[in-house]
Amino acid sequence: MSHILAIDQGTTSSRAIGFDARMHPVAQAQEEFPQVYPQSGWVEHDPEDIWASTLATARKVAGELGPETIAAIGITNQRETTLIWDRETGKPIHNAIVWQDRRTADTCAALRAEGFEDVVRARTGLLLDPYFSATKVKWLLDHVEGARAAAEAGRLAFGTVDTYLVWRLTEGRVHATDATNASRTLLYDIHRGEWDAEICDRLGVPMSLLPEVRDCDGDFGSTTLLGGEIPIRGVAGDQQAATIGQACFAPGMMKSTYGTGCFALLNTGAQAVISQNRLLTTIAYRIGGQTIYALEGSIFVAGAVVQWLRDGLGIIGKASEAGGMARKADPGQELILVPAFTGLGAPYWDAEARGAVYGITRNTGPHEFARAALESVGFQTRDLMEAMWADAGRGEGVLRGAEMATLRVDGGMSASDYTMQFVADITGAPVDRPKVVETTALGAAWLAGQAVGLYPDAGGFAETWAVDTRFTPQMDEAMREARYARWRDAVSRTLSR
Ligand SMILES: Nc1ncnc2c1ncn2[C@@H]1O[C@H](COP(=O)(O)OP(=O)(O)O)[C@@H](O)[C@H]1O
Ligand SMILES: O=P(O)(O)OC[C@H](O)CO
Repeated sequence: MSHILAIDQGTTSSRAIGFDARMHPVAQAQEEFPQVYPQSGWVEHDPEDIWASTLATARKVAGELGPETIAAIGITNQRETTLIWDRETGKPIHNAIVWQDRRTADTCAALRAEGFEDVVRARTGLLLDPYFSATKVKWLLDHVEGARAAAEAGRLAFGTVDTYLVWRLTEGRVHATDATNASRTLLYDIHRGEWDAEICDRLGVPMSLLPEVRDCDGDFGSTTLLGGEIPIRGVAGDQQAATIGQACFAPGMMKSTYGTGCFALLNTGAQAVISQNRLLTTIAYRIGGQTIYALEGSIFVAGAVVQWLRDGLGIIGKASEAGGMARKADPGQELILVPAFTGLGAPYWDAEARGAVYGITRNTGPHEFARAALESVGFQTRDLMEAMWADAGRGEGVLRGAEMATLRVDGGMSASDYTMQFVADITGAPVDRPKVVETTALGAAWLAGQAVGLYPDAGGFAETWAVDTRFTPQMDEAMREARYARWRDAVSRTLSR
């Protein structure tokens, strides 16, 4: 029993990674699956694609490790994405509605107009945005024929992707989620640690749909589908798993994951800090019954801006060429790109804004566009950090004296030295890229591994975290503030309201 299997079910692919007894990755498999775009602004996944790609990659890695050597499974997942299925047949009533999907924007606006956002904010720590699960659940119940009646009769089950995978892996025996995934539904009171009856009622969501909420290192049953019988002992949403994998266990520690989007989480300890700057308050993890909270800044476009350089503009052949292009940009030009391709997330939350470029001259070319694209990720990170520092400072002393100056980074785009140096320059904070960049899978593996006694406790795990590259701020203060002011001006001209 010397391995842990981590399942990482992401937005564009499913992955399985096997970790050995020293928490080193030793086997891995990955499968992409199709994105379904039924209408502009709508994004769905076929639940069977999610399941088939997860099972195939998990089986491949289990086969390589030998299923009898796997002590436990940890699951981490794209968050907020919503599924509803029939408890009897196990059949989903519709495709999964993905976190990026904007179809419930009007429902959110209507609830906001009724003044419901204050209730939501106080109890769930979130905002009324289509990003979260609740209005997606409502949409499914309102639009799938017979769904509401079946839900009221107790025949349906709701779950985020973790819950669906646990259900499938345990062949319908366990309907449960963990506290981090629950905290992204907009139906869960993060302070009392229970589903909120009033919010469910207001959105017309029968509580019989909801899974039981367990600790991140709780008992999620076991599976016999990979060979032998393997317990599932770790579950956490992917951004929370990365926070754990980065060993951000102390208040004031912060990580930022640069994938398709960018998600920064700041550990605020046992205190839930309600943001005055439109950040989200969320559960970082709940281990052994103790809840630790985080402030989160979610940006929808980070690595996606590099995909746009490649697929939209065609000025690079692959993502890794973007940094080289940016280095060739004319230092005398200042092009600013606000990548509001699907609106703007934190701290602006403007679903209607669309992208804009400022400062084009006759001499502007591909190099300047590449630099502006990469820099937009740094500017957005600074927006989040400004908001976090302002909020955390009000944290009644929990964060006072905490080390808040370093940013731990991971995700595919953290491979870009150019971008990470700019993040350090424009935020003025050192940026640490660790040796193990598979932090999401590592976080899930650690949860499961420590639950079964194979891995050390949080303190022991934190000691194994090691920096690979540190990016130190090099831009002088006056330049940093002047450039950031120009970004803020560009954003203010891009907002829809
Ligand atoms: N060297 C690089 N420079 C800039 N961007 C990169 C680089 N390598 C990968 N990326 C970007 O990182 C993203 C992929 O990161 P990943 O963590 O796999 O994302 P996700 O989990 O959201 O699918 C892509 O958007 C890609 O454009
Ligand atoms: O699957 P990812 O890595 O794009 O992460 C998605 C986030 O969990 C959405 O909140």
